[in-house]
Amino acid sequence: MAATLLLASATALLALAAAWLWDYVVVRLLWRPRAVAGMFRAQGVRGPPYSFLSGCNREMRRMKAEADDGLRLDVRDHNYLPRVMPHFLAWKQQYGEPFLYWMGPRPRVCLFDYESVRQVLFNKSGHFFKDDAHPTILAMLGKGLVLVEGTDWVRHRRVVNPAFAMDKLKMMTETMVSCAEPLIKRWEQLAASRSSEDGGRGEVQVEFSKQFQDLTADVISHTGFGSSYKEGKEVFHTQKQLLALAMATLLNVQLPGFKYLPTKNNRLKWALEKKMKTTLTAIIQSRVASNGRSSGYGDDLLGLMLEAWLTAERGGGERDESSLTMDEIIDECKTFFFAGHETTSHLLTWTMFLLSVYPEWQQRLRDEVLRECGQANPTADTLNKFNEMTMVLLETLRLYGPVMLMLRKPTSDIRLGSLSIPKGNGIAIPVPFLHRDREVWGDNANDFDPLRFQNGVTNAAKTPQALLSFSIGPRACIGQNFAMLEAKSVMAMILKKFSFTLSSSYVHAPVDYITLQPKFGLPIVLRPLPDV
Ligand code: HEM
Repeated sequence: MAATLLLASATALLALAAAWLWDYVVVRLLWRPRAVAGMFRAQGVRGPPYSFLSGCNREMRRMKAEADDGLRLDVRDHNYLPRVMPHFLAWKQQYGEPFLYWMGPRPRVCLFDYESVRQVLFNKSGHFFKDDAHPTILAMLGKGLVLVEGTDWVRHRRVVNPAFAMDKLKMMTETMVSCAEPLIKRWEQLAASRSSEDGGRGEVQVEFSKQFQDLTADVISHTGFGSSYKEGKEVFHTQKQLLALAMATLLNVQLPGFKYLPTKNNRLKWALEKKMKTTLTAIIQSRVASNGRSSGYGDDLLGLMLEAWLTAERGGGERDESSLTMDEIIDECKTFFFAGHETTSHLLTWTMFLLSVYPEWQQRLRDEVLRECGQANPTADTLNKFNEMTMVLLETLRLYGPVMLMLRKPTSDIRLGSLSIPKGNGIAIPVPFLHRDREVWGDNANDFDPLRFQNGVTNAAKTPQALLSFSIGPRACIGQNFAMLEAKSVMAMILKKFSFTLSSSYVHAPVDYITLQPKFGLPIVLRPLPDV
């Protein structure tokens, strides 16, 4: 009897395994790619061939490695597409636009026209979800606002939105400035000690990419986690390790179930994830314990989320269904920590780069800062008056925006213009290509010209809202005002005190490390300015 049962179970298991193998190997890896490619070819959309399991990943890796090895750009050359996205450039030239490519076995249509992109990003009826995140990215970001969908997204966004109201952000300006102050002081001291050696010039070389990463982590630790900022910084270090792991494994083929195997990388990922969860849980619990009896949980991001989370419990009733769970709060903390410092630090880095290359703009901005603030620190009100600074930051975002690719996946069969895209087929929006579209941005699309923004973002190009750096539509960046305030505060503090140029050791080699970064950092020579 037992033997019969065993045999029946084994047969059932084998049948299940065979069905799974058939579906995965034959249908998903062999038949479906052919069918999808054929369906797109019939619509005139072509693309690089699909290789079994790996799709175009190997080809992408090869082209990126070759471009990364060989190409160094002139500092005034802002067309880094041959370096950073050589695969898209080659496929666009060979197959036209849009084209179809394969991320492993998953098909993606790469869109280059604003009309279709606007249709995707402005869609409010839930027809487009974000594409599935790589498991390590998911571990790093958590399933917070960036990655949640549908009614979950509505619930998260409702709870988080109030934290980004302009009056709350204005209060954070002081914190942003006070985080930058010690850095400025340190450079001033260094300059003073150097000036006896270099004939009074006091020149100091600083690697800004790293400095800005530390600074923006400091700012988000203070503005996001208030008094728990030290523990918040631990999250920063853990996320950095997860980011490095994600970069190393991003183009690896993801076999189903692979993420559950105890491989070396998976074990590292689990350990880092656990560490981050432990740190964040401790921060949250200590905040609840210390503030629970007083009137609120603090004006920082965490405090505002805790307020929403605990509303129902304070009333002693059932948990409000529109609030978040403990795990969701932890994921939101991860999201804000990463989204809040990584991107803004690159915005600062590239702004510093461009102002070093264009000294006339550096001086214009310095004049503006001194006109509005004198020697005083910037405030929310003075930042609001920095028109030229806003133009420079927007132009920096257009040319060197940190987010290069936005991914979507239709939840039902859809039409974009004359193109039919089936449910589940990926859509890729390569932002730097769109930002260099001459039809939209004019013949000088590759040039640094902040004046294109002098009449505001809406009127900067032939297509309204053509700047996609913070995205557009309902899923646009919730932190864009935060990022702009932070960038303005920090740049104002630097411009007031120093003039700067690129160090002779700088090599212009932008690189795609999920966000756009200078491959060899940004060494800058600072010269202290006399107080006026
Ligand atoms: C220069 C700085 C920044 C840039 C360029 C940037 C860019 C973006 C982009 C392009 C998106 C849309 C991604 C997509 O739809 O695929 C996005 C979403 C988001 N960003 Fe930012 N971001 C910046 C700063 C920040 C900051 C400072 C925070 C928070 C403190 C933040 C939090 C978020 C969140 C939570 C979302 C998801 C919004 C949603 O889906 O509802 N970002 N960001």
